[in-house]
Amino acid sequence: MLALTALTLSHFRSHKWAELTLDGRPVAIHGANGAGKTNILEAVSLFSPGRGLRRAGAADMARRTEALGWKLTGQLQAPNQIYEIDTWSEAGAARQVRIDGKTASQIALGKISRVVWLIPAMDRLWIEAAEGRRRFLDRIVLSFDPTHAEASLTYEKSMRERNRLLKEQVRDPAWYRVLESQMAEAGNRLHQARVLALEHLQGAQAEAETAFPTAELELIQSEGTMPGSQEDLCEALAESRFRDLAAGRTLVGPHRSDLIGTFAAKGVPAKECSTGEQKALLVSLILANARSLAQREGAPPMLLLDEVTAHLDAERCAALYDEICGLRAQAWMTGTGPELFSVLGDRAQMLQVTENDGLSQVHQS
Ligand SMILES: Nc1ncnc2c1ncn2[C@@H]1O[C@H](COP(=O)(O)OP(=O)(O)OP(=O)(O)O)[C@@H](O)[C@H]1O
Repeated sequence: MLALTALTLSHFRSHKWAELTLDGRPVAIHGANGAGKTNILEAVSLFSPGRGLRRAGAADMARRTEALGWKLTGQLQAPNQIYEIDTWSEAGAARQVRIDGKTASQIALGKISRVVWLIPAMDRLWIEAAEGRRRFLDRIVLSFDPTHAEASLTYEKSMRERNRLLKEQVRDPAWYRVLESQMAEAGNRLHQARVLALEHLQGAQAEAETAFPTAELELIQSEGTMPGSQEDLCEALAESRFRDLAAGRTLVGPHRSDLIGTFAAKGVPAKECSTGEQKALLVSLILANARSLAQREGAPPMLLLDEVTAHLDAERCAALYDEICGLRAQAWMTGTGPELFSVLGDRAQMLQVTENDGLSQVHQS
């Protein structure tokens, strides 16, 4: 099992102080619009590397009226161990992590705690820009391989530097060689990790009996090509220099990849499917991710499913709940009313969130 068994939010968004005791079952959170439900999911998302599910800056997460900083404390039940985790930000500074009382990196956090999410902003994921699909895939990759964050950071840092040279119209190849070889090394690792994650997802989808449609997945570059090795990428970068100088930015590399999804049974591209079908394809991938991790790591990731029932029909909602419970995944789900979760019965832990004068309160039942 991978689950938070205790969670405390202090001065985090609309929650001045909230203390939750959890028993490992899925968590169904209900409350009116603006009550503070997604804020709880965002807090849980920070028990993994990165900026959390809203991709917000640390300063924005502090309770507005006080703005002194925020702190989250969690007890994480992992397959073989229990961890005490603190993460916080003081006066807008970068967020810190402590595991069992010792300062830790976000990558170390990713090695013990895996979190994957689906939020309403992703409902149009198949239709909108490729960046969202890359981010979705990278979050899944991160759950399989926490060191992906490091490759991603190295790649972006070198690319920023290269883009600066391009903008300044620096033409001497000597300035580019080291940066391009760094980009090729990290970029190839990034690409290979994505390819591997897709294989895991496809495998987990093929093996499972599920009410969710299978998504056929393909990773392509914006121009339909993808260098197959570090050397290929290095060469492609060197070859692209002339064009990149004209564009003032790097035009080849994994930062331009795209994830193409197809509704396998119908042979229809995901972007041409109905809204509910598009959502079902995303849920299918999240479940495949959970199944695959459960097999290889002994536990599925924690799943954050914000307003997950939106666009799903009653049959698919029931099937989703059954799969989550079958996997023994700690899924954190939100909805405006308790009736959305009634078919779960006592298979889930119910929380109600209320809001009064900008202050959220959590009630456990
Ligand atoms: N830094 C902050 N300080 C105080 N309040 C904040 C902060 N950031 C966001 N909020 C407020 O938190 C409230 C709850 O937001 P949240 O997104 O959790 O609501 P929700 O319960 O998920 O609502 P909905 O059902 O509409 O999605 C919002 O009114 C928002 O303005």
